[in-house]
Amino acid sequence: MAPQTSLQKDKIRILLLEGVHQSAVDVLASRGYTNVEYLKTSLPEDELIEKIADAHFIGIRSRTQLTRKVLEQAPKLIAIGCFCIGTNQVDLQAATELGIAVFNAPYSNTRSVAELIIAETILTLRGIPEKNAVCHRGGWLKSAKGSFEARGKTLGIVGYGAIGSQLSVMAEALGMRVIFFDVITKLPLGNAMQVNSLDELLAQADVVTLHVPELPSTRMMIGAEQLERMKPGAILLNASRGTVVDIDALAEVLKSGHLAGAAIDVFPVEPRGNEDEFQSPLRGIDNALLTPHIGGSTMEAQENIGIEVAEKLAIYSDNGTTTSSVNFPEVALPGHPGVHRLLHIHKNVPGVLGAINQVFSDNAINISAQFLQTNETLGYVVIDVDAEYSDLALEKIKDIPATLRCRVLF
Ligand SMILES: NC(=O)C1=CN([C@@H]2O[C@H](COP(=O)(O)OP(=O)(O)OC[C@H]3O[C@@H](n4cnc5c(N)ncnc54)[C@H](O)[C@@H]3O)[C@@H](O)[C@H]2O)C=CC1
Ligand SMILES: O=C(O)C(=O)COP(=O)(O)O
Repeated sequence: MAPQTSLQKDKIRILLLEGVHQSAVDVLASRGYTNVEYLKTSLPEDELIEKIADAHFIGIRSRTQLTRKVLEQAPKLIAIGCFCIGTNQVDLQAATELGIAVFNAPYSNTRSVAELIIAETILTLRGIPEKNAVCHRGGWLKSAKGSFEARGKTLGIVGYGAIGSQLSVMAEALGMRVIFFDVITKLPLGNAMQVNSLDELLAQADVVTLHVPELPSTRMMIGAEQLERMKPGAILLNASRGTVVDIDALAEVLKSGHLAGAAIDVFPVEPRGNEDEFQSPLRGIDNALLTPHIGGSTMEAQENIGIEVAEKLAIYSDNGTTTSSVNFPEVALPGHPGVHRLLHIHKNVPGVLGAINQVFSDNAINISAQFLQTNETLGYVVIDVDAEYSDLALEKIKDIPATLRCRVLF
């Protein structure tokens, strides 16, 4: 039988949005979490606020916006699972200040994105998007003009992280020369070379591909000016975030012929689900290969992500472990057979641990184990105590100033 927690598992409400893989539901069920509401799309803010009000856990992908306003109306929310890499759709500062842990799957879909970019590099260098569109209209564009091999061309990777660096190795296997720009000095893989500025990369690359997270510093990183700096006839690929590229300026340089092509997977505004219309200034431009944010959407990646993130949520719920959390101090906890476990999340200000320990000393409560970890904003204390004292201890430590959230696990 699944271990019992302070809250009966069937009372723990889990809201899964955006059609996360069935593997997530299966993992949760195997750990006793069956109170799951499963929706295929993201929700508009008002419906999200209504549904999140009594959720203990929420699982989302890249589309659901968990803003401060939404999170402030989720009094029971213990943790957020981003069943993807990006966490820009969550107001992480608000989640942290509210004591809500955030988890993601930082590596599961990186290979899928890298493979798509390799395919798009070859297809766009050959002018396939346009030739395909013309064939569909009954035309026949048999010509070698503007059609090139990938071999010997320069691939410029912006953001040399988990995706960018994998892509680098794959592109070299195709015979490409690889340069990259990153804000951090990175060990180049193979023969790749780091350049010192984005402008340097734009001036050299035949194909520019973006793999940065959405940050204030990456918003509109590729605007009209940067597009102009790209080589005439170059190609732009974006499978990072829609806000990184000025999409209207991109439409202009594709129409003017300054760029030979583009492959775009992410957009400033994306439909909430497959029933909604996709609107974009790139629609109807034949040399733009458009995909509906599917860089990470392969069966392999989605199944693995479902398992990985669901396990992180279940483990946090069952025993308090926060390993690889995006915003919480990381604590890997042992089991707690025979004792009750108190989880105390507080603002990281001086004196909280002292105040907690005072409660135990004043009330003569024996501590069997204690774990503490902090980050800049949060402190996370885990205390194992004899079962008979956990109610009293919980009551007392809840009242300590700077407390954000507190719960007990049986
Ligand atoms: N289209 C899709 O379905 C998918 C999109 N993504 C997007 O791809 C992004 C990148 O993913 P990973 O490679 O796993 O992330 P990562 O965090 O491993 O790598 C990001 C790299 O970008 C660098 N960087 C940050 N700011 C920069 C700047 N201003 N200029 C240059 N470099 C900068 C970082 O130093 C880091 O090396 C994710 O954040 C996500 O938004 C991820 C998976 C699927
Ligand atoms: O992993 C990411 O960051 C992605 O962009 C994938 O998003 P998705 O789960 O396909 O909505």
